[in-house]
Amino acid sequence: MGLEIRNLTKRYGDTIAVNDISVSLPKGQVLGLLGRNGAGKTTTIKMMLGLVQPDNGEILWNGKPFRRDGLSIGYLPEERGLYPKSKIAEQLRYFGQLEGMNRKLANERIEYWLEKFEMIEYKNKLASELSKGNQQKIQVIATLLHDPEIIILDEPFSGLDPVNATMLGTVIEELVEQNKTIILSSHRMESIELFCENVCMMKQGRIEVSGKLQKVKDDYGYKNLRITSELPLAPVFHKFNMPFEQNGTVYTAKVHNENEGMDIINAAAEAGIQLQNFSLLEPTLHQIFVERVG
Ligand SMILES: Nc1ncnc2c1ncn2[C@@H]1O[C@H](COP(=O)(O)OP(=O)(O)OP(=O)(O)O)[C@@H](O)[C@H]1O
Repeated sequence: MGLEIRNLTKRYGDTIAVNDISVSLPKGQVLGLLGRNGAGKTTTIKMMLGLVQPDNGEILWNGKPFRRDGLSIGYLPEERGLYPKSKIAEQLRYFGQLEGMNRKLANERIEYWLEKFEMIEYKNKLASELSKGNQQKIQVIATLLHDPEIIILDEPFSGLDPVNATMLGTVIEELVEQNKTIILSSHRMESIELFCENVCMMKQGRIEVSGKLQKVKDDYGYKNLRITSELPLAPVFHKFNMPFEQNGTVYTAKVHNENEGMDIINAAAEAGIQLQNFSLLEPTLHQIFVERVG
């Protein structure tokens, strides 16, 4: 049970923004939606929210049509959507009431979230008086205020400094622990790696890679061999015709498996090169992204 996107397609004139994509996301899990600018992520999200009508395909939640009015959804759009001349608490209360919250509950939740995001002193300020990052935090609060079951976050870290990004990261972690179903669209690969059990990489409207993050990494076919050596290692890599990168005393190369890595280590030992350390690391999502959709 959960989200099921089937053969979804959207055209704008000659542009196929979303081209026959199918994705499923079990309830209570997190999906990282990735892709370069213009890949079709926002269009996909907008079709889920009923803001854009698909030309083809369907979106289901627990086997029934995914309808915004019948479900509790929190949506953080990429673009800002606050009323510049309205006080923060007032507009948050308004957003909460739109989602069916009574005034008392809305006030309690507003206090809770403003405290959590260290924003309580901005309660009676106008949105236009807030910095870009602080406006973003208010929008995140507006998204989460009614405790939605499904949360869609389009570039949530946009405009946040590292401290605020960490603060939001902690909140997302808590939402994951609460088994919320989350779609996180972001260009920040490290955030996707941190929070998302499932990933979907889009390229020109199509799905290029999708599935469990761990499986995507396992299927990539390479691991990263990282060696620290005071002595030059280039001759060893050359012996195996293996491309490598050198950054000071740190050498990295892509190997297919552990044995291939050990061949390099053994060859270095045979050449009398004492290594400071070596490790075999999983590919990063960034690496997979650059190769597959970059
Ligand atoms: N309303 C529209 N009218 C015409 N073309 C559109 C419209 N909305 C999106 N497109 C086009 O559809 C394609 C997908 O756009 P979309 O905004 O979904 O990409 P995205 O992956 O969200 O990109 P970004 O990372 O830049 O937000 C792009 O080629 C875009 O120009």
